[in-house]
Amino acid sequence: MTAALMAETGLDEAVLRKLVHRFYSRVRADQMLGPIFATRITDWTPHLERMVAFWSSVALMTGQYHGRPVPAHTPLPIDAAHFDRWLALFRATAEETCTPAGAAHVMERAERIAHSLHIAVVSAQGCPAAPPKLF
Ligand code: HEM
Repeated sequence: MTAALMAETGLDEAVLRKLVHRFYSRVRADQMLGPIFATRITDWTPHLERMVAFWSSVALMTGQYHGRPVPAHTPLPIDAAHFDRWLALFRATAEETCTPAGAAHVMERAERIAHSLHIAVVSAQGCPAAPPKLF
């Protein structure tokens, strides 16, 4: 399965590593997204390794990632505009780093996951952990 996906998309570990590193350089320099990451990530080395494993699992089905993305995002101060910005930066990076088929492959997955994360964030924001005080 992984070999077939690599052949179809031109993606491999080296391309995904370049994609992740370039993408997070852009994110860190971005006025909207940079501060959200800066307050939560002090050591970027493990985060970048985790994200390479994530994209390897998502794009090439290698099973390298074992984390839980939803609880990492539900406490963040983010809305639709942040997801749009994230996707715009990811698309620009994918188009300059991957083949056209590879960029389309990772974008299709990024859009689907961003949509699910957005729904999870909105529903968490609408359901405060503590019930309202009635008296
Ligand atoms: C609004 C846009 C987004 C922001 C601001 C954001 C921010 C963050 C931050 C700050 C973390 C680190 C959390 C921590 O370790 O405490 C994180 C982790 C992560 N993000 Fe995002 N993210 C966004 C969208 C996305 C999208 C669209 C994806 C996937 C396509 C994604 C995938 C991940 C993954 C896999 C992790 C690691 C979770 C873990 O295993 O701990 N993020 N994100």
